[in-house]
Amino acid sequence: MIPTLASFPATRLRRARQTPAIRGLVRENTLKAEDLIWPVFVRDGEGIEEPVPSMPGVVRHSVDRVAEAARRAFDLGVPAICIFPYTAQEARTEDCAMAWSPDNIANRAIRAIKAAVPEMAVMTDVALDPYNINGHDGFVVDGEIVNDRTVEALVKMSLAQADAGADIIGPSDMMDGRIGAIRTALEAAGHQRVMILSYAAKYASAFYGPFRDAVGASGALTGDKNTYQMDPANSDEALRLVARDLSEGADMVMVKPGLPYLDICRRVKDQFGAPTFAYQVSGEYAMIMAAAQNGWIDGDKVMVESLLAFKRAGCDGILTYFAPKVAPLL
Ligand SMILES: NCc1[nH]cc(CCC(=O)O)c1CC(=O)O
Repeated sequence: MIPTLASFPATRLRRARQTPAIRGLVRENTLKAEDLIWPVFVRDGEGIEEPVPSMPGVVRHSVDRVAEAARRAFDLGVPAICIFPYTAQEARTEDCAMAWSPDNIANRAIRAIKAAVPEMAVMTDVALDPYNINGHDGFVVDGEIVNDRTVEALVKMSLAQADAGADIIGPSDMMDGRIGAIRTALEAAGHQRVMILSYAAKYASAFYGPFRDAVGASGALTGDKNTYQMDPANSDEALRLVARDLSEGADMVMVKPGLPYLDICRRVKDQFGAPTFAYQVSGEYAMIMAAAQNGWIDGDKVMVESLLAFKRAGCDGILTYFAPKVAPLL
């Protein structure tokens, strides 16, 4: 777009900023509660809301409590929730068999939320890290994260989630070929309606630290995830990953983390025009909350501004731990 501007004083750009009414008329982007997906942590037990120390305001809910929290969030206008299970180190295994058990915490939470709030869209996370003894998203064989065997497990995991009633499957593992394999299996199993929101451009990021505390993976993780998650230095590669995942049957794509990667959001939206999401991850949330708690920034204002930035960058929606906190302000 080539801006056409008369010269000063015929053009005074401040005219468009003079009052709230005028600013509202010319506003280009808006943040709405309907743009939000709320990530939640689920653990075993009953009646439990256990704070996550590195994420002030975030708790691990037992299944009964997550269903109640989902109801409250939906009533505030939040249309979707994404489930992450917490697993203690003792419950993790090398074969990760719990990942595709119909009765694992995540699948129980899906059923409980669908029963309590049928209108709410339920999203899942597909990766082996909550169940893996070494904290990796794939099977580790001789120190290597193996791709194809992991994809077979991810397919089983996705089918169990779809059977439990998930609306949106979210593969976050970054293995090659998983979107096509999951899509084929969903079709064959009669789950034509189930959507895939691919974590297509997921970077190997230090911003995931508090999340790994929240799901119990921090102590478990051996080494790093650099052989499957993206190098933060890359941008063209994100476009190739998004193209690949869309061509394999993803309905929607995600960029993750969020704020430090808004350039990627914009490129992805411009290039493909597909439904594009960003994940404002745990470290981003923790930084805003920590500064707000110290009185160094206005937490509510920074929350809203940070989320609006995703809309401006071209995102259709945002996964954010702020969802139930920000929804009443919109
Ligand atoms: N498959 C794991 C997964 N799914 C979502 C996040 C991070 C979310 C956050 O930091 O808020 C991670 C962590 C990781 O890749 O190590």
